[in-house]
Amino acid sequence: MLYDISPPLHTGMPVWPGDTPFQAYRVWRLEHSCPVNVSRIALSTHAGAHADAPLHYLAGGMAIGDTPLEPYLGPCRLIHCLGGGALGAEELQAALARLPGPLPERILLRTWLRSPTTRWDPAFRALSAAAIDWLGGQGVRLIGVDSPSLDPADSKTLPAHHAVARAGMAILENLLLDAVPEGDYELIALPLRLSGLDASPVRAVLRSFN
Ligand SMILES: Nc1ccccc1C(=O)C[C@H](N)C(=O)O
Ligand SMILES: [Zn+2]
Ligand SMILES: [Zn+2]
Repeated sequence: MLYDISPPLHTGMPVWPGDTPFQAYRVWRLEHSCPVNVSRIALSTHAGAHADAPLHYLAGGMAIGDTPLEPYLGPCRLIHCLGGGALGAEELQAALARLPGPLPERILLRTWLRSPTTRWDPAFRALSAAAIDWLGGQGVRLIGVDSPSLDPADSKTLPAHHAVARAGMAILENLLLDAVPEGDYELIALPLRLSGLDASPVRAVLRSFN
């Protein structure tokens, strides 16, 4: 069974305040003199489900088109962390301990009971740098969240992103996890090979093993 964990991309979808709104234009329209429909899209590199590259938050960091793909493919664990406020290391450890077996290299965190699909909501759960440091120490290579950022919307220092950089982890954000039970899955969420860019939209899915 496959879970699609990518929110739909469409005109009017909520975006980070001040960032590019998603827009689509029909460049060619199928009609008697034209055999095809072709569109042009304008969107932020952080639109919908996306992968952050180190270049997003580190001067001289690696671009998304150059990052290794292994973190984005393979066994992962999804856990629900539906409380409020910043998500710290202790809460994360307790939540992960609910599932048996060794920790996979990819961890997905559901923080919304219902992801906001019609409006921008700045009240999302950020992760503490200590929580990221602990995951890095466990050998985790990818952290994925259903919020728009690992850090608070008004953060200027991005401590969780920088903890990710120290641990050499990959980041997925804006996943749609409303309908997925806690458990172990195979993650498939490849970024586009965008040269020199800071992030890329992904089509993210979870495949259940049973
Ligand atoms: N679009 C933006 C414009 C300005 C500042 C941040 C963003 C972000 O998208 C944040 C991002 N999702 C992040 O946490 O990496
Ligand atoms: Zn991002
Ligand atoms: Zn980010």
